[in-house]
Amino acid sequence: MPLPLSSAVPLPRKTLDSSLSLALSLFAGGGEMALSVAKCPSSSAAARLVPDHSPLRWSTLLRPFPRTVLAGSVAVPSSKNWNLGVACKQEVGTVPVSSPKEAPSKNVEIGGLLGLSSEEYRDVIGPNSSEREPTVSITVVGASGDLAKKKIFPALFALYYEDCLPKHFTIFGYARSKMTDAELRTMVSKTLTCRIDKRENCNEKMEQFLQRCFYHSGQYESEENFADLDKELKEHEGGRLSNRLFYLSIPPNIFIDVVKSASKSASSKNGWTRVIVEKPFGRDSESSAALTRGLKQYLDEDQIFRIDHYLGKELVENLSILRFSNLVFEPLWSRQYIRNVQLIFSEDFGTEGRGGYFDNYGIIRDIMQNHLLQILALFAMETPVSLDAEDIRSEKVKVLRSMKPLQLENVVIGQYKSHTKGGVAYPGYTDDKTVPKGSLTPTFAAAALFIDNARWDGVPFLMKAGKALETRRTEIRVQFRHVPGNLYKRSFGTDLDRATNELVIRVQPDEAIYLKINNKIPGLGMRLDRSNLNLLYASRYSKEIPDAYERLLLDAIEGERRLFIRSDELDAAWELFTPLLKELEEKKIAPELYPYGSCGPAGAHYLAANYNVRWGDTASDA
Ligand SMILES: NC(=O)C1=CN([C@@H]2O[C@H](COP(=O)(O)OP(=O)(O)OC[C@H]3O[C@@H](n4cnc5c(N)ncnc54)[C@H](OP(=O)(O)O)[C@@H]3O)[C@@H](O)[C@H]2O)C=CC1
Ligand SMILES: O=C1O[C@H](COP(=O)(O)O)[C@@H](O)[C@H](O)[C@H]1O
Repeated sequence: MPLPLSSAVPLPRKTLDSSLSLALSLFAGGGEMALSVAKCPSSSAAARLVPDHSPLRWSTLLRPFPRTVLAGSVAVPSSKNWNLGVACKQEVGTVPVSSPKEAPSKNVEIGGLLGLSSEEYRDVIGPNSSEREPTVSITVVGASGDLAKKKIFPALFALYYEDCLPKHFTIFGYARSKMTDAELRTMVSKTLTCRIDKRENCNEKMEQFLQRCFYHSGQYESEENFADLDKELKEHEGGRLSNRLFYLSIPPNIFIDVVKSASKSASSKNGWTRVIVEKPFGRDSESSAALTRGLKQYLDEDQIFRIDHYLGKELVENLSILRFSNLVFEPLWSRQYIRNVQLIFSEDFGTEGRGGYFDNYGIIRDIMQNHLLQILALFAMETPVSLDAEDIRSEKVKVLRSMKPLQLENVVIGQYKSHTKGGVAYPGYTDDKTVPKGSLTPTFAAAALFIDNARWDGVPFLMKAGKALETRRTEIRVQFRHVPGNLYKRSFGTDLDRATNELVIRVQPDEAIYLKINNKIPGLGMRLDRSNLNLLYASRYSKEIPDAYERLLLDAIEGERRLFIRSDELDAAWELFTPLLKELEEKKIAPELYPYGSCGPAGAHYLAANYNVRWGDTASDA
């Protein structure tokens, strides 16, 4: 009988191994179990869980979610849905066991580790468990590309550096380009940084990491080439239990080819196989549904990890914590107190180098339909039943399905034009040789969206996203209503907007959460001032914030799906934007031109003004 969570018993380190067997046998009936003892001195995973962790502290993690850490203790979950969880620095082998919710993967042999009987669980964790220590092989498909170099390899290195990768892991780059292992290592080494500076042995760690990186050249549609990769993976896995993660860092038109070849020729025969799919997931409802159908020919939904890296950003992750763990916010989180919500993304550079890709998508598909809409869904969802991935994703889907259709009159589009500033000439969007002359693709868009439910009825959710703007920033701004019968309104003159509270969640750069409040200026008079209650991360926390890709890669390795997009979420997101995108294209709506480095088209201000709103980021005290 499962004991309640509160029955966690502190245990000395030496007893942990036997406790693992005990805990596992208690759970033989269910729950995806991945068990390990963690010592992840500075890992992002542990840091998320154990605020006061120390290098010498041993922790046993419990999840599926939350990643509860009971340092130096073994806790027995109160529900079969709880897992004994994965951790950084696997001192004891991780034993993944299938969950009743997670159907055996198509490519996993029956009788493989996924789907074992309870007797078999015990066999796995028996005295010779170290022989069954699993391996994780991570194949970066498209390893020669921009994203792989810029984000994926550096994130993998950071995880390695932080002792968050399992003991037995191998990284393979796969692409058509011809490269030796040494050449891959040289390429990768150029983009690795010791993110966590002021630490020693970074170069040593880098060298160790690079020795675990290999390269296999092959065609994307070739089952034979993937079979060769499979052989190489097996050599590295050395007969251990094999878990395989494929990261599709390639253009979307070859996703299905790769999934087909990889699933047929290189999927794990006795462990899990998971595939991280990069955006774009189609360009409208039809193409997205076709992509999903294509992927599902070869994979189960729970093997597909659709990445939206904004969900891996620290402050986006913190959104739910801010709201659901602070009594002061949740009661205010509705139309009753909130006047409007703004979701703002701006970049101070253009599409240079990615014009070919971008022109086929535009800013609405590139940023709004995914990153900003995901943030909106997280912001507006009802309290989920639990922190389990499915409970959270189900709440997000409800928000997306409750959204009113997007009207053309509630949308403004723009495109940047060349501009000379300080003697420097900045190119216009269509100056890029990879962009067709006369392209109408928007590089800027602003939209007013509405959620047709009891909580948010009538509250405008204003989105704004643009490239080649004045600043680089992403933020969520919550503007509250006026104080009824405000006693102090005279102190603010006619500009009552100055008297309203605003909560700003600055996702990047300079991560911060601040609340604009009214305050008396100290002194004998009665003068009011607007001031910020400011949680600036750099001042409050000494720890570096991990890159979103680190968090998401770690989650995919751990099988945590909470921050990945489920297919019904994706369908709902496309359902909202597809009619608008079609209308813009069919009517050939011309974008309003704005100078490179400006604050975007004036139309965005008129749009906000239609709802009696001012964009918070343009205020003098932004
Ligand atoms: N770069 C970024 O900042 C971001 C990228 N993404 C997405 O991530 C994925 C990868 O992006 P990125 O690295 O920029 O892409 P790249 O264009 O750099 O492509 C990655 C690799 O795929 C292969 N490739 C490129 N074009 C083709 C083609 N037409 N047919 C077959 N293979 C091709 C190339 O490898 P080889 O020739 O060696 O086989 C290339 O190195 C894409 O889906 C992109 O949309 C998402 C967010 C941000
Ligand atoms: O997905 C994308 O995101 C980047 C911005 O990501 P960030 O983490 O640097 O803010 C954007 O530049 C790119 O166009 C888009 O495809």
